[in-house]
Amino acid sequence: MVKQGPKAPTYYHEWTQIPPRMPTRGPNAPSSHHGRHPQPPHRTTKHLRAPLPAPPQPPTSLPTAPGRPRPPSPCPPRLAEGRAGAGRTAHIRRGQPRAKGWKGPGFSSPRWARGLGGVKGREESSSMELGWLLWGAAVLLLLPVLMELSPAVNFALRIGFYYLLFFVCSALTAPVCLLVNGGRTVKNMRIIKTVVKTFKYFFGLRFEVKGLENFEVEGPAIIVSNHQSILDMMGLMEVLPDNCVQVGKKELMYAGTVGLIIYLGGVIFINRKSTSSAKMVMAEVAKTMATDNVKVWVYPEGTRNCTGDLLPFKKGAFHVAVQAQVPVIPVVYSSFTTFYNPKKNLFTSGKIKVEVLPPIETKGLTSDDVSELTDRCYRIMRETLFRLSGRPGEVKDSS
Ligand SMILES: CCCCCCCCCCCCCC(=O)SCCNC(=O)CCNC(=O)[C@H](O)C(C)(C)COP(=O)(O)OP(=O)(O)OC[C@H]1O[C@@H](n2cnc3c(N)ncnc32)[C@H](O)[C@@H]1OP(=O)(O)O
Ligand SMILES: CCCCCCCC/C=C\CCCCCCCC(=O)OC[C@@H](O)COP(=O)(O)O
Repeated sequence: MVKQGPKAPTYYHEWTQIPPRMPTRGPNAPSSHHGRHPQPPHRTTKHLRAPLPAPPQPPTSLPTAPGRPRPPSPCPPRLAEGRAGAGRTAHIRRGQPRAKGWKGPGFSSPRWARGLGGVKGREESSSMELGWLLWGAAVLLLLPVLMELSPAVNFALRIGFYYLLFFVCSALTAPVCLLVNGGRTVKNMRIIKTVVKTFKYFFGLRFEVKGLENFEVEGPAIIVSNHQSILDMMGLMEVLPDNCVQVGKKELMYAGTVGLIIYLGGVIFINRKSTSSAKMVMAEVAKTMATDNVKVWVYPEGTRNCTGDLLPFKKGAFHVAVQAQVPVIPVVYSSFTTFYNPKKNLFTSGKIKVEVLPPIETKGLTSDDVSELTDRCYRIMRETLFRLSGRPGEVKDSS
């Protein structure tokens, strides 16, 4: 069993570069008096000084009374004519036959539509609706054919749908997180996990997980895993232990609703373009993770890599582990290359093997041991990656 600390951690703004509080007065003030609700980062107050828009002016003439002659229209004749009976149904209101040249999507009303209401305008709009319905149905029927014929269409639609799922689910989940937990806290990761764990069913992905018991270490830990693609978010949530936050690039904060939800989940944002700032954030993490009793998930490759091999590891995660004297738990996902390859427009269903490896202790290690610790972890994970991906012999050849 995981031994919990005195209390679950709540806020992580001190690990990020986000100002923890927003103004408590004025139009930008958060609705909560604690200022807990997330705000778009790096806001300036410039907009507060911007001149106010001019108030709406009262109309300069009275509306035309029925029956009275209309004042001359300021519009050119065509537009004025259009206004008098705007839209495609204008001929109906004017009691004129439909313009001959116009061919809308509904060419004629179906019998059932003609019987309804008995109003010509309604009849016309029903036939338009039917037209759009037919077009929609045709496109829907065509999509599977196109997906079958063109790998590029298949890939674009599936990955587009994946993004859409994230954006929509983030928008729906954010208010739930706010209502349930009140702001940025690692507890929100449970809610996020529950949502993201359902995504695999849309894409026909299966996870075969081993070694979950290795997460059951006492207190905090650093978890390191291989990072192949954005599909990893499903794999991450499949095994994510409680009280665990991830280290992510700060650009993700600006990814719309996804940025909002990962902010609420307590993700630690680092600026990869500034080594010193990233190191400062990581050092802060090392200090607070023990007191807050959180596990921290890091992708030590530092970027996505879908080649079926590992990139050399960055040392940040291992420095943190040594500084905090906490174990490193490696997690390895088998290669996606058999079912996912953006370069080849490949994205089909598939099985992903996941293995949580035994923790590597760091007690007594110093910064001098970081390189060796990094290499050790890299070797173990690479060997596991090849074994899980059905290429056990390759580790010796390419190391
Ligand atoms: C509903 C929808 C929900 C959606 C949910 C989605 C969940 C979202 C999940 C989000 C998932 C998002 C996933 C993502 O976004 S993955 C991308 C972001 N993550 C990372 O980049 C993490 C891995 N990177 C590192 O650890 C790097 O090392 C960092 C970033 C820290 C610096 O990298 P950089 O390339 O700038 O420098 P360097 O690594 O060459 O190091 C330079 C030197 O500094 C030394 N050094 C390094 N660190 C430390 C340290 N702490 N204390 C003391 N020293 C340290 C190091 O040993 C080296 O010295 P030497 O050894 O050469 O002498
Ligand atoms: C207001 C609209 C804003 C639109 C912004 C569009 C950006 C789309 C971003 C995210 C969409 C959902 C993805 C879920 C989270 C994915 C986390 C992830 O895998 O990030 C990649 C990162 O580990 C490494 O990045 P690089 O490989 O170095 O690159």
